[in-house]
Amino acid sequence: MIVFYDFLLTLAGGLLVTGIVLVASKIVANRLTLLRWKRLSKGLPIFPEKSLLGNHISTMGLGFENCRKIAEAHENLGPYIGGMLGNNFCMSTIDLDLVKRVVIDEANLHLDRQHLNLPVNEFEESIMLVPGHEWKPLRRVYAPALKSNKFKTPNVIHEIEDSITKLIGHIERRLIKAESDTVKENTKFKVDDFVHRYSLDLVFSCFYKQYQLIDFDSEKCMWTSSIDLMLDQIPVNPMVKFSMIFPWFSSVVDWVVYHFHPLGFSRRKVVEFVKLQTKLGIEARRQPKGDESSTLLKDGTKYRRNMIDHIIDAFLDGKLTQKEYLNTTCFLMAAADKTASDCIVHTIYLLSINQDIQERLRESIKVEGADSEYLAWVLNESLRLLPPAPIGCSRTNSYPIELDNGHVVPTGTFVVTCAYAIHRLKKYWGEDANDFKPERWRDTSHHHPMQYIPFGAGSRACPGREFALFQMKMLFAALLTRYKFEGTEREDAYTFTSPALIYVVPNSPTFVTIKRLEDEV
Ligand code: HEM
Repeated sequence: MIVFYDFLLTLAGGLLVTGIVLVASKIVANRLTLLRWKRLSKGLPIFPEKSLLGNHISTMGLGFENCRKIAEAHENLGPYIGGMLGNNFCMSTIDLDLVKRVVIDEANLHLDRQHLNLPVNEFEESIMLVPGHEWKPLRRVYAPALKSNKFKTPNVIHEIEDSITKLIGHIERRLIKAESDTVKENTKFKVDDFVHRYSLDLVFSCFYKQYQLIDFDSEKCMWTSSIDLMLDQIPVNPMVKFSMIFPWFSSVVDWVVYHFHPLGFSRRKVVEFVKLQTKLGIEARRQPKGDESSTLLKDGTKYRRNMIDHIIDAFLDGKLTQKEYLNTTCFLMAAADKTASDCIVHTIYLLSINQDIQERLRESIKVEGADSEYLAWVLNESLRLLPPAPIGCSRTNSYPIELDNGHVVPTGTFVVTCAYAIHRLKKYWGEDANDFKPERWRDTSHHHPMQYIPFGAGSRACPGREFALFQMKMLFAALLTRYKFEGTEREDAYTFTSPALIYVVPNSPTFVTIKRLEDEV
């Protein structure tokens, strides 16, 4: 017994000492990195926010109000602010000429996003995170598969219409139920929830050929709530924080979380699903092709050829390794689902508190349909104020960049461009930069090429942009000719939180009242 207690005491002591050594070494490493940064950058300012472990961007990245903090820090400290992300140099900048140089003019030299540190192993070898030279072959496969000539086909349009029809069916059933209820509140919809179901339903059909997984009417949808749980947890989960602060352990922590933590449980479900679907997709593609638009499978069901088939073809032709294919296909779920879903939620919210704009949009859609120019302006404006992937367009520079003022951006700095901050710069957008004003898109001839970057820019810009806009336009054209959205303004109308700098999301669920237009007359 005594031996056992001795063992426990030794173990506890060992763990305590290891903990102290880790924390101490982290503090020392941080200080040293910052000293190096100051020396190499020749005195560029540093983020003011400090905490015991790590400082500045690395800790800011784990909080909630990050984008706003970055915007405020630039107002006080100027266009370049240094800091750290994990153990790496990091710099946030709103100097658009510098951003253009890194992202467009010298794109081939500064391709990497490795320091993004997304705490999910599955993304490691995906198109998002592979290092520069390994990225090109992946891009050559994925970007053409997402081009408009691949998705403006009857099959893909059919998938989009299907998801819209399911969503409208859900709204109708809710409205019919509300008519028989005495409680008026029932026409209030939790927009985040049903929009996410729509978005995932569309991703499932377009990328995984699954048509019946999302139940729009159930109290809780396992798929959307698993993804929401994962994202909600990232900024608060101690394991995730630990692996971001101590990136050396991130693989081990990630493995432990994946296998033993409830957070990992939801992730595992998603990953296993993707693995299975990609396998099934490949098997289906190996069947005789038949005509290009659809093939009859062994079980008699129709195999609708859509965007993912071009990617499967490339895999079967040996242009992608199994891991690249699997991880990128996993990443597509994150890239295509939550981004578009957030943009739709933001836009419905903005329309619900701006009735005049909503009415003008409806009139324009009645005449021009989904091709309405005003609809394009509304979406641009929503993506400007609330960019769903606020620091997506960030790169690691591969050699020191000298700035005009004598400062230097040292090699290996993760140059963060916070779209949220850039999209609100009064210098470019005017005094009303924080207002929702679709008309500002009437004339863009004076725009700086980098002042609007919700989909990033340059050779690594989002390849899903056209598809995302296309499906969102179809959705809004269908919704606005049927329904009216009414909402109340949040305290700080256009400022949402940005958990871990990954997404810009509402502070609390978005509730909007939906009314049928025909009932309004
Ligand atoms: C509103 C919706 C979307 C937004 C706001 C968005 C935003 C972004 C941003 C900011 C980037 C980084 C670009 C850069 O570094 O310059 C990115 C990359 C990417 N996005 Fe999107 N995206 C959206 C929808 C989609 C969709 C629908 C897909 C797929 C169908 C997709 C696939 C990708 C991929 C594969 C990359 C990595 C590209 C590369 O590294 O070569 N995205 N996205």
